[in-house]
Amino acid sequence: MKTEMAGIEIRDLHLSFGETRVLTGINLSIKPGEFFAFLGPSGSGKSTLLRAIAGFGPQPRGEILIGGRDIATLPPWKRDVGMVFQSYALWPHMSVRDNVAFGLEERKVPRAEIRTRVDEALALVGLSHLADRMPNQLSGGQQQRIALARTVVIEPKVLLLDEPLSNLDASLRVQMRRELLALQRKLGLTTIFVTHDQEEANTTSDRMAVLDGGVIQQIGTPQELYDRPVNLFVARFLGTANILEGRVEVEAGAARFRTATGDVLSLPVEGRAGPTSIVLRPQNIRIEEQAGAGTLPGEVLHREFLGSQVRYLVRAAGTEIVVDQSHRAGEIWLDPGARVHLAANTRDAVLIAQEG
Ligand SMILES: Nc1ncnc2c1ncn2[C@@H]1O[C@H](COP(=O)(O)OP(=O)(O)OP(=O)(O)O)[C@@H](O)[C@H]1O
Repeated sequence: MKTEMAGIEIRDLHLSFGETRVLTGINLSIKPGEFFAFLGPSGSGKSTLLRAIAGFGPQPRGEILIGGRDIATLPPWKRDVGMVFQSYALWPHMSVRDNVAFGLEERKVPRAEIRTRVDEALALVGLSHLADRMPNQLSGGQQQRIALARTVVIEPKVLLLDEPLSNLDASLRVQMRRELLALQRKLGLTTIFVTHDQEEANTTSDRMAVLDGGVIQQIGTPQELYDRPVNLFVARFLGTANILEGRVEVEAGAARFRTATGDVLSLPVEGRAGPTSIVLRPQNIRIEEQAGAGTLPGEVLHREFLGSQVRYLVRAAGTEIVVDQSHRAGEIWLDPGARVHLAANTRDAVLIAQEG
């Protein structure tokens, strides 16, 4: 199967449904061959943005370039994009083979070539042996693979996936996302994957854009977004974040963070003085039995054994803090009610200046 790698550029895109503004000032550059995710909560606009690239929905303002060509005003079938929907949308009255062949027949591809390309696409998703089945004789995972085969067979320049795994059960979802990534790598097809599931985005994508309220909050690799969120929304959306409110104080070149309750954490780098939030991941906090310099006094509220880790909920600095300790065999756990001291690894903390 041929694939042509094409990048995607979106410039200053705005979109409204009537009076309702849904996407604002979207700027995005996706590299040829990249696996890119749109991640965000329900209603954040990720499907609308994907559909705008495919040519569905209201006409947006702004530019959409695929392989350098502005396609924003072209009808969907002239955009060289293939889209897979959450619902698969297979034709129920057609065999697997006919479903996969449909797009090629519509494009008036010669019969012999259709046969070869359908065989190739079915082999690619490992379902050659089911070519003569009807869709209702297939499992959910198999239907999803057929939906993929049907899309890649038309040799699009860009593959658009709208929550393609959300109808599958949890273990199949994990298996299918690996298959999806392997297929994408094999074809080298520029791919956008819409999901509200951060684990799905983290495990598949090279980079992602986090959306909220129709605005891109941050773009980066999963690790960049987790380690260096630019705002509290991204910090909370990716993984568990403990957020303490307070102020950065700088004195004689040394910076420290004073929480709203008056507790003090020393900071390794010079922060900008002023009202600030500090983001601490659960693994960046240690539980100590003794008070030390810059520890926060607290009380264990709750404990969960997660296998490789023990997760504690500790009341400290006027809030509830999640702390993950790696578990070693035979270790003695702390019970709810235990008095403890929290030592924060502020080297890995993120400071987010409060606006206003
Ligand atoms: N046809 C429509 N008419 C009016 N408003 C719409 C229409 N379709 C979507 N919206 C609104 O646009 C916003 C973004 O919707 P969109 O479906 O893109 O969000 P999403 O992030 O993909 O969410 P989900 O994960 O729930 O699909 C929502 O507020 C939604 O109510």
